[in-house]
Amino acid sequence: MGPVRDANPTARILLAERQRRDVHVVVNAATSADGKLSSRRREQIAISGPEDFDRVDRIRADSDAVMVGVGTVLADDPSLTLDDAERRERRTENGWSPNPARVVADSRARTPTDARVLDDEATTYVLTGADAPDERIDALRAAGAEIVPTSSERVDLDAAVEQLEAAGIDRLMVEGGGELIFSLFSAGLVDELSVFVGSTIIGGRDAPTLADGEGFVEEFPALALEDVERLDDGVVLTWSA
Ligand SMILES: NC(=O)c1ccc[n+]([C@@H]2O[C@H](COP(=O)([O-])OP(=O)(O)OC[C@H]3O[C@@H](n4cnc5c(N)ncnc54)[C@H](O)[C@@H]3O)[C@@H](O)[C@H]2O)c1
Ligand SMILES: Nc1nc(=O)c(N)c(NC[C@H](O)[C@H](O)[C@H](O)COP(=O)(O)O)[nH]1
Repeated sequence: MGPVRDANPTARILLAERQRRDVHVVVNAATSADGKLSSRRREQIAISGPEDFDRVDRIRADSDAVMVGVGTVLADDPSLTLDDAERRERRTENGWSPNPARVVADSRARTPTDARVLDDEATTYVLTGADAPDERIDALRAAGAEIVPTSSERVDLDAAVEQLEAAGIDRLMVEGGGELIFSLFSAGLVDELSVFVGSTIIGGRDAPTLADGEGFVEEFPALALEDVERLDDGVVLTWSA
């Protein structure tokens, strides 16, 4: 335990939470210079470039699963699979699935059945909350999703991560968005944060930021800066949590 953690009681609580889990959680995102993930219209903006997308692909390749919130599925319809065929091959040679599994935090099971995360390229876990309608759950199961139910209104992330761990997921990459990232920090589940900060201003008080949710008000998770790297037209900052 480092000196920053010793000095911060919240961080001590977070650390205690995290030690119960062996899953290593890596959060990765790209923000504008003013900390936004996308525009206020929630439309994807080209914040980074090819070098950063390759870095993202590399982290995906090293992960057992890649997670997003349903807000990101609805806004971006991401595939969350590997672009680089050699990385898929290398995973197969190591006895892994060609693509990491995909995980969607989706309290009310709103993921569209034709979403790209439900194609046949990888196993997809949809984490649901207590109020998810049965017919939506049935529809998602029929579309191939593995449902991971939790018993709170929003997905109970701690309980869900425990179930993912039981399914063999040891290294979990999280690609956003801001609501999910805040909740993961709030639950003390984040081990590492990497952010590409690009050379553009998006602005807008309603544009999603790296960590949205309700926000911390008194005690704040402390991070330790581990690395700074120039990439594309920006910089990648890596912290441990
Ligand atoms: N630049 C980037 O790196 C990047 C990455 C991902 C997403 N984005 C952008 O972020 C936006 C989407 O972010 P967002 O914050 O609206 O959505 P999000 O992806 O964080 O999803 C939030 C939703 O997840 C569900 N959820 C279930 N359990 C939850 C929990 N415990 N805590 C929080 N959410 C929970 C809820 O339905 C909630 O509305 C889009 O505009 C997308 O383009 C950008
Ligand atoms: N690294 C990065 N640079 C950006 O400039 C940008 N806008 C994103 N945004 C993340 C995005 O919101 C998606 O969730 C996934 O990057 C899409 O993933 P796919 O390629 O479809 O698998 N990510």
